[in-house]
Amino acid sequence: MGLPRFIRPKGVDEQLSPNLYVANCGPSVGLSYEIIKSVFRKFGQVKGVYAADESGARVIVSYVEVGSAQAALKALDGHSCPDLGGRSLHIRFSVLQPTSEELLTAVDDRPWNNLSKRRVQHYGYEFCYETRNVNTKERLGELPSFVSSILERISSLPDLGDSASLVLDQLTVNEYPRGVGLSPHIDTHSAFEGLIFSLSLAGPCIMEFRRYLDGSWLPKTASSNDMKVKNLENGSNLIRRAIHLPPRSMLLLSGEARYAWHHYIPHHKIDMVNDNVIRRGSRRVSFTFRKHLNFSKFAILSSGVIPVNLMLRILVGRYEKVLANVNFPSIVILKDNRKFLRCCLRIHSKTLHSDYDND
Ligand SMILES: O=C(O)CCC(=O)C(=O)O
Ligand SMILES: [Fe+2]
Repeated sequence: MGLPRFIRPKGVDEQLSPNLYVANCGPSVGLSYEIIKSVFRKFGQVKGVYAADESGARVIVSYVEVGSAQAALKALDGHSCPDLGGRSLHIRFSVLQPTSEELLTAVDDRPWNNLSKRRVQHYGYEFCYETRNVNTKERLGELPSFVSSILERISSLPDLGDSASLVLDQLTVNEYPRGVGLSPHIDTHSAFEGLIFSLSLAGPCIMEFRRYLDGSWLPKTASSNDMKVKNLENGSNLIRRAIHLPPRSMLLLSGEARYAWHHYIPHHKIDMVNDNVIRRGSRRVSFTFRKHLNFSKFAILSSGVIPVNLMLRILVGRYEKVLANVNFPSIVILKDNRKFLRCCLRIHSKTLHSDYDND
């Protein structure tokens, strides 16, 4: 039996729902679905009790009426429950995890802003293309509830470590018509924190990455010199990598991939990947999640050792199966805050005139 498409919302205002996410409850803590149903039935008609995940200790209780869920939450959350052997339950309203089509419908129901070649929507904070920064003076509000399941999946990704608690607060939705790409850019260092997630929906694309070698922030080790020799493209001073982003894949940019590599989408209708023809769909819609950076906080945070985790990952399926895990060849440990800021500024200033220049 597949898991129900309900999750515990996170990072958004709690929403009323007829579905409850109930933790510390389930077969692995000795509570059968029948017992759970008999307890929750006291508050209204229960449509079903389902596993919330594979733990056996978290369930979804689905009511017919929102009012029943409200009453059950009020009565049972955080209180020791005699009918459940004195166990205390942790209960939240749960939301339905939308399908790709539902996510697309949700954005299509909202107003788009037209750029010259594509359309965008911004949530949390407006992203200004002139300054390539967020307008932090004006908060647009919480991220919309239809992305709460994506935020939940992101925070439960393995290997995020401390970053799992990162509260992503800015979302840009991009709609690219068939064949339209995106100019090379590095997302402004001073605008966003170090993890950038981008979910691809509707059609696929090939995203390319390039890193300029002159003035690179990488230390000049023997291996980076070898890499230069191997990868230099016809006398140019850059190396390139391409990644296929299928629909429903999640791209995570962090470390070097986020700070030092330009990313862009070539303007093609057809891409070739190892002799395979990949046709772009009629459109690609991406959801890019970021956390706006409070620059003063950034300066303090970066005064210690900054381990730069060189990681670029694609997750596919319902954002969970690891398709590719590209570890860049070297790990950079930056110990000096000023040096770090200097190289940020240097990389940043290089991109000043190329970012979004076609938009
Ligand atoms: O469409 C994407 O996946 C990436 C969008 C992007 O790079 C950006 O908005 O900065
Ligand atoms: Fe970007």
